[in-house]
This record gives sequence, C-alpha cells and structure tokens, in this order.
Amino acid sequence: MPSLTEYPQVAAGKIRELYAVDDDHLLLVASDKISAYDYVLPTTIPDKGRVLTAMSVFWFGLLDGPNHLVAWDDPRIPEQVRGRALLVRRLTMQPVECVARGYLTGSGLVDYRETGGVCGVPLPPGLGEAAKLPEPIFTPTTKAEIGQHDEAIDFDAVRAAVGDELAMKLRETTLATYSQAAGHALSRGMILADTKFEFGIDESGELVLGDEVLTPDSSRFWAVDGYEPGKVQPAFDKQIVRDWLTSPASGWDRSSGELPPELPPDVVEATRSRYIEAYERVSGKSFADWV
Ligand SMILES: C[C@H](c1ccccc1)n1cc(-c2ncnc(N)c2C#N)cn1
Repeated sequence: MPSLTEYPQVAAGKIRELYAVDDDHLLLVASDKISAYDYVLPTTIPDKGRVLTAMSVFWFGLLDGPNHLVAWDDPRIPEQVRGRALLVRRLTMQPVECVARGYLTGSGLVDYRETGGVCGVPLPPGLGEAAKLPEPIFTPTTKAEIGQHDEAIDFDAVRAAVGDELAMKLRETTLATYSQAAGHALSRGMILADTKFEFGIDESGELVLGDEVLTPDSSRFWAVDGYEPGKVQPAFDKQIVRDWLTSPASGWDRSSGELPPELPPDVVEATRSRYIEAYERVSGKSFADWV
C-alpha cells in the first residue's frame, strides 16, 4: 500500500487536495475541514471527508452519463485516506463551473433582484427567496483563484471560452444531471436547490463528469419537511454551525474580520450527525457500511 507522500500534489482547495497517481489517474482527497461564512474553521468535523466521498460514490453510481470515477477502494489508495479519496481518471477539465439552479437563493437571488434574471437567463417577475423556478437553469461561473469568489458569467461567455457546440453540451448535460439528481433527492425527502458540476474531456473526446458530485459542499440541500418559500432555508448540513457562530455563545463577531473560534463538541457532533443523515437519506444506505 503506497503512502500519500509518494503522490505529488497537483492541486489544493480549502477543503480537499488532488494528487497524481500516474499518467492516467489522480487521487481526489476530501478532508474533514468545514467552511462557513467563507472561513475554513479551525475545528474539523470527524468523518466529514468520508461521508462526502461516500455521497459522490453513490451519485456517480446512480447518474446516467460517463464520469471519471475509477475506484474508492483500491490498492493504489493509501490507507491514511481510504474512504475519503476517489481514484479518478485524468481529464482535460473545462474552465467553467457548471452550476444548475432549481430554486432561487444566494447569489442567484441577488442577480435576479438586480437584473430580473440569473447569468443572463430571464426569469418571471415576482420570485422571492427560495422560490422554485419554473424549470432548472444553467448559471455558470468562472473558476476563481483560491479564496476568491467564482464570478457569474452568461452563456455567451461560456461559448467564447469553449465554443458553441461544447457550451451547449455543458448546459444540456448540467441540466439533465441536475434534474435526475433532484428527482431522486425529492423521492428521499430532500430538495436539491442547486449544485455545481465540473466536467472534463477524456482522451476519446467525450464529455465526462468530474470532481466531487452532489455533496453538501458542492450543493444546497434542504429538507422537504420545513421547506417554506419566502425565507432563507436552513442548510441541511451547516446550519447548526452557522447558528452557533452567529449566536452570543461563540463570542465571535462576523463583521470583525477575525477568524471564527473553535466549535464546541456538541456542535461538532450534531454536525457530524447531519452529514451522516444527509448521506443515509439520499443513498438509502447505512454509513456504517462505508469502507
Ligand atoms: C477543481 C478540482 C480540484 C480538486 C481538488 C483540489 C483542488 C481542485 N480539480 C479537479 C481536477 C481534475 N483534473 C484532471 N482530471 C480530473 N479527473 C480532475 C478531477 N476531479 C483538477 N482540479
């Protein structure tokens, strides 16, 4: 069994890293780190990396269309990251974050209030916070540098970046994949409000779904029971953390620009339980059975 140190790191995000295994394979490693209010918190959530990896594996198995997953339990995966690492095939990643939205919230709602649409996609008037959209929309962004916010772009910008044919294929594939996932999630009592996909091209020129998919880090999940348009919905996974950080108990002032404090054990454990609950509800599997 190799050690992670044998694999050169080729990319690192706030929460995850990417390593080169060989010319054709990479290792996508999820950490137990959690971010809130654009800060990576000093406290980790035990098993978060493993739960989110298990979610990606579930979705890759369910979704139609090709994806980059090769293995999650393989001799090439070092013991120290087994269960929170995906062995994937190397793709030529496309320079567009492919966001699909079925509901209006966050930056999409801000754009809508300013322009009447999102990323240049017109929407009907009178929509409010958490409104269900008449149909899912493609609202791409650029891939910002680490720590920067992804910048919303319109479809013309996607065409300029990758060409007309591939731009249309990115939009079609994004929306079809979102709809299949949202339909499944709803059948499990979960609303998939929006999600971010990354696609790459493989050596045969096929468009392949990459990165992590349909995790609470790349998507907004809301519980159906309690869904109420017109107000900000609680994030299924992070709301406990957000509420504690903005409560007097934390002693933290979000507007101070200071780093958030450590989370208390009860908040950590409740959040760990929420991640496990999200996985078990969506997949119908027990996390106890995960590698
Ligand atoms: C954005 C993401 C990333 C992950 C982890 C840490 C920082 C960035 N990333 C994914 C690739 C990538 N490149 C080639 N083939 C692939 N199959 C993948 C994937 N997935 C490059 N970057």
